[in-house]
Amino acid sequence: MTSGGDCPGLNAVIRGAVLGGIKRHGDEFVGFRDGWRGVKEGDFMNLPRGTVRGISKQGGTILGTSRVNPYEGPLGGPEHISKVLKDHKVDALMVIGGEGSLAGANRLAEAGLPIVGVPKTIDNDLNGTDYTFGFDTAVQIGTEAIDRLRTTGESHHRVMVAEVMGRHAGWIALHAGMAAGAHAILIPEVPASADDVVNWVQEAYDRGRGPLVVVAEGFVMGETGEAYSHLGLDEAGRPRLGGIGEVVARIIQERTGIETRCTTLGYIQRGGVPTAYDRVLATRLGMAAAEAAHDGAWGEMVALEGTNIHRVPLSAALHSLKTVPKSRYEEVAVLFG
Ligand SMILES: Nc1ncnc2c1ncn2[C@@H]1O[C@H](COP(=O)(O)OP(=O)(O)O)[C@@H](O)[C@H]1O
Ligand SMILES: O=P(O)(O)OC[C@H]1O[C@](O)(COP(=O)(O)O)[C@@H](O)[C@@H]1O
Ligand SMILES: [Mg+2]
Repeated sequence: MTSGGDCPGLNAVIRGAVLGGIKRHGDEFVGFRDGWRGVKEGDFMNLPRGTVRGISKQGGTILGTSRVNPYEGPLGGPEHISKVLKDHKVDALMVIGGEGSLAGANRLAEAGLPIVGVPKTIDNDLNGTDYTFGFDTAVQIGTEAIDRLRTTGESHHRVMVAEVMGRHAGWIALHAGMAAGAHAILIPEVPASADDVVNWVQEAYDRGRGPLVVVAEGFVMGETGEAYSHLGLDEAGRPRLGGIGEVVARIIQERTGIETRCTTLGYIQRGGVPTAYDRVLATRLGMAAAEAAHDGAWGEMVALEGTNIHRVPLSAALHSLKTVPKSRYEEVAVLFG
């Protein structure tokens, strides 16, 4: 099953697991639809070899995804889910998800269910693994988009603000911003004041540049406060983020008098074909997860360490998020302005 926000590479994981399991062990696979919803309701599709043909280059997930909670409602909880698995003769459940989905997976595994995990998030903020698939694609798309904003910004002598994803962690902003040569990068982990931003912008403008600011959606202006949200709640009850870029752009224009435009990249970052790097990483994780199931490594997830795939307890990904260390921010901040 795939669960949580989609990201490029999910299909490559599915293909890696199915092909690896069939070729090495003659396994049979089914895919639960729409994350925990399909597991709770016993809604699945058969996954013979032909169903995964050519899908590693496809974005999204052929299984669908959701942010449904495995513990909520009359169909939630280990007893019912265990019954669904037994009724359909499922020997192992592979959960491909982020910190939320894997938290559910961990609780179910602790209750005795045969579950292995595959870490997934576009934000690259999961601990226990060096990188998550989908992140490289998001950075690639972000960089290309920001490069394009750059040429129009320079032509009009405008400030361009690019808002990218990143609820708790600024990895996409940091990497895409660095790659595109941003004059300021604003991330959730490091507070920056309006004065800081205005100074960086003015400095670049005074050198004759079209200043470029990259901001992660979870950035908080000033020392305290909540991430900016005006879109209500998502299906899991979290504030939907997005819009801080416009706020930053307005402040820059008001304070500097320089015409400022904002572009929010949004779901463009999450859709479409995965990069070759993400396809390879995802395929390897899928194959390794099938092996983990054969070894009965319940409650563990496959992970990238250096260039190797190995296994760690699911709990390694759950105690805290992998946020951008201050040193990584300070390293690039030297180039701001
Ligand atoms: N501790 C938990 N136990 C059970 N389910 C959880 C837990 N935390 C989150 N979830 C469920 O997992 C879903 C997916 O998590 P979310 O953070 O939305 O995506 P991701 O798996 O990508 O991190 C949440 O919407 C919620 O329903
Ligand atoms: O609008 P959606 O689909 O709920 O997703 C928005 C969120 O999903 C993310 O892309 C990734 O979140 P998860 O990895 O936890 O699913 C965040 O950057 C963003 O805040
Ligand atoms: Mg999450």
